[in-house]
Amino acid sequence: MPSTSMLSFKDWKSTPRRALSATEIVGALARLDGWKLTGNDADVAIEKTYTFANYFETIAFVNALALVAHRFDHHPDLSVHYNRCVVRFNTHDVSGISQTDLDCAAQADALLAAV
Ligand SMILES: C[C@H](O)[C@H](O)[C@H]1CNC2=NC(N)=NC(=O)C2=N1
Repeated sequence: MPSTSMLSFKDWKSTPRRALSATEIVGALARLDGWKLTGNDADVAIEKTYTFANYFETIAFVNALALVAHRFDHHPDLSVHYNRCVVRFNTHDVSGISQTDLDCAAQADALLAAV
C-alpha cells in the first residue's frame, strides 16, 4: 500500500525527469503567478520573489518550503532577506527546467494560498 505520509517522497524520486523545451516553459510560466525564467545554459532557472511583512513570516515560509522540497526531493536555491525570499528551481540532472520545477513552483504558491 502506498505511504500516505506527508514526509514521503519515494513516488517523486521514481519519476523520470526531462528538460522541457522553451515553448513548454513559456507556456507553463504563463499559467503560474510571478514566476520568470532567469539565467541561461546550465544556470537556467525559474525564479520568484515572495514578499512578507517581516522576518518571522519570511522564515515561516522558508520552513514550509523545506517540507515541499523534501517531499519532492527537489531543493530550491533560496536567497533569504528580512521581508522577502527569492526562490529558484532548476533540475541538475537535465541541466534545465523539468516538470518537477513547475510542480514545486505551484506547491510553493499553494503554501501561501491558504493564509
Ligand atoms: C539524487 C537526488 O534525487 C537529486 O540530486 C535531486 C536532489 N535535489 C534536487 N534539487 C533540484 N533543485 N534539482 C535537482 O536536480 C535535484 N536533484
